[in-house]
Amino acid sequence: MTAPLLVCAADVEGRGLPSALRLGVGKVASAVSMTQALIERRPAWVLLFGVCGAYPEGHGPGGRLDVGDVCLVGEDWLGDEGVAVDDGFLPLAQLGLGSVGPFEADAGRTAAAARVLAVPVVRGATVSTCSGTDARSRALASGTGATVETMEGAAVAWACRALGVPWVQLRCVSNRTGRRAAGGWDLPRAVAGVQAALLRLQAADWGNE
Ligand SMILES: O=C(O)c1cccc(C(=O)CC[C@H]2O[C@@H](n3cnc4c(=O)[nH]cnc43)[C@H](O)[C@@H]2O)c1
Repeated sequence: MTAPLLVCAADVEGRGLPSALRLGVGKVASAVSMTQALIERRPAWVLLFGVCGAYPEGHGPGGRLDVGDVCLVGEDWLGDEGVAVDDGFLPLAQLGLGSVGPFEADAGRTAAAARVLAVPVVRGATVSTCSGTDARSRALASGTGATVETMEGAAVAWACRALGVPWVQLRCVSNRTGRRAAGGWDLPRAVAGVQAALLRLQAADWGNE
């Protein structure tokens, strides 16, 4: 039996779960904390859980989740690393300056979790600036093909990949991206949703092979 190292970004996501490591919000905080934890604790695998934004229907190929929906992120991308230009955006990779993904989750554990929970496996985009306007949300969704947006997924994945540690990412939608007033924000519902999913996985003895 190998339990994962449970990690989340914001304190609110891990409320009531003292054993979950708080990495901090955003790419830099989460990558540094994750790397430090991987070196110090040597976990067999990592389970990142938390809330996320969902790109609305019509924004891109994967827009199909809404507030309260739970998902697994099967692959994550750095969505806003690059250069903003007059007619759009040049990703870092296109400039030959580094990888922006995909960062792939542990496929076996992800598929098994999706089966237990009966939820979809989706693509994630990780950003430094959340998509709080419709234009920004549309650009990110169509540029990445992602369904959900977070501020840590690909950063945590990068750290795990560098140290050869498998990872799984479980999220519950707290808001639709785009204009904030229309985002349907419900953080308490999303925190409750992701924690309930976590408990269901633990009860099903998922991932402990
Ligand atoms: O008050 C706000 O405007 C606000 C915007 C984004 C996130 C928050 C949080 O309190 C949660 C932080 C946590 O949630 C993830 N998250 C949630 N929604 C999004 C989103 O639309 N785009 C990117 N990340 C999102 C993120 O991973 C943060 O760690 C408050």
